[in-house]
Amino acid sequence: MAGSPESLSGQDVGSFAYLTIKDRIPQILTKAIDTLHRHKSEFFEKHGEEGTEAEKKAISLLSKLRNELQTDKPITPLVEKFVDMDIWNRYLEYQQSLMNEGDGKPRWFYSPWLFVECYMYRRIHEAVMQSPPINDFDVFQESKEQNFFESQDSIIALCSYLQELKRTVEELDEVQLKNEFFKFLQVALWGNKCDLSLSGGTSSSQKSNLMNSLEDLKPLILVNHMDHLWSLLSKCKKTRENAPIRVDIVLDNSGFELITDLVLADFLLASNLATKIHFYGKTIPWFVSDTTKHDFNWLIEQVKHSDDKWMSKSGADWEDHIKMGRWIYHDHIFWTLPHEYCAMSQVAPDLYAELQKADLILFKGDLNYRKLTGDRKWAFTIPFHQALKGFHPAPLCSVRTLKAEVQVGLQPGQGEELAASEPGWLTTGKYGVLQFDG
Ligand SMILES: O=P(O)(O)OC[C@H]1O[C@](O)(CO)[C@@H](O)[C@@H]1O
Ligand SMILES: [Mn+2]
Repeated sequence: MAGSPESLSGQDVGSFAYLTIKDRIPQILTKAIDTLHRHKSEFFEKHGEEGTEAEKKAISLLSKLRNELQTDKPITPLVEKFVDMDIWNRYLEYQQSLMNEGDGKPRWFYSPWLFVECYMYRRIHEAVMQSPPINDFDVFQESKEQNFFESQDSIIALCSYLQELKRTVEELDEVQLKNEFFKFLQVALWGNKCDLSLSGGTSSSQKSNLMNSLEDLKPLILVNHMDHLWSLLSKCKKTRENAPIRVDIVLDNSGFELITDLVLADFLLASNLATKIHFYGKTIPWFVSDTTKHDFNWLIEQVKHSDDKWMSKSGADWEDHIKMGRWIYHDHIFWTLPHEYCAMSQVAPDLYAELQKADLILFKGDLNYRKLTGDRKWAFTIPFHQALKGFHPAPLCSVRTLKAEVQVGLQPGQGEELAASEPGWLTTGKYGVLQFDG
């Protein structure tokens, strides 16, 4: 689009995009193949010989995919009928129309990184779909569950904090309430460190009590707009009387990060800073650890059945929020398309209209940030509003730790200073932003 900088891409040898396509993505594919292999006997027990054949088929399709990627073959259209197949194939044609080099076909190391990385996860899904009767198998489920179990102590600490606070929340004055709001926001931010695609699918759980680390982590928040969020929601609370206040959360990773989001969502209701929370998850397994509807329900069920009394109380409360319609979970295929969010009003007008009903939208995680900003080579000082290119369904805030080479809205010199002292500042997940566009 005119006026926008180039997309990040694997063309830039040595860039994070290049290294992801070269190393991380093949590693993730290899792990998915291993996972299928390890479940061989389970498939046989469930489906007999047909299960074994399906496992072999899925593995061969994934091996073929890995080979296409590693030899930088042209990106081919999807073949298995699914709700989004036509949209994907049209997008492929659009990418092809942008090509003016080589054989004119989009390729792994040439096309925009955002596109090829999304395509890879969509092809994993296609490989599984093409292998009935194991076509509903989530190759990442095990790692998501492992992340949850390995973070047990931190989850107990958060749930205990939440439950203690809920008992006295009515007695808090404005300043105290604001401080608690800030704590839960920061917990949800640092929860985003725990994604499994950056680590190539190996465990990345939370071992310590995050609440105790917030002060030490604060200097690592490069853009901190928590005050804007407080002003917005506390004003709604004061002026709305009995009308609903709606916060939408576009979820990212399951496991520990999802716990931090649910704890924040529960606090928002308990403090009357919101009366309804809408969650958005992924329709298909995505970027290893992203939350699907199954993950969302599974996690709440696990929390509810915990032996820890505060954890199980939290799980029961969360189930009640869902039953009573205070928490609403939405699925939409748009979240697993490769489009930048500025295209949402055209590609998914129904979703855009839904988001417009929110008083505030929180976008969790790095991939959402890449899609908000189009995953482009913006200068660090370009205003966030400009990088959104007209995407503004409602006031929104990105809650993200930095894991890709795109960052906007910094102070002059801030990016350069960080780059000089810490070369990996954009990609290690050490730094974070709570970046608002009102
Ligand atoms: O779960 P998050 O925060 O969206 O992070 C996923 C990030 O990890 C990566 O897959 C690392 O390769 C990035 O492409 C992506 O932005
Ligand atoms: Mn993710």
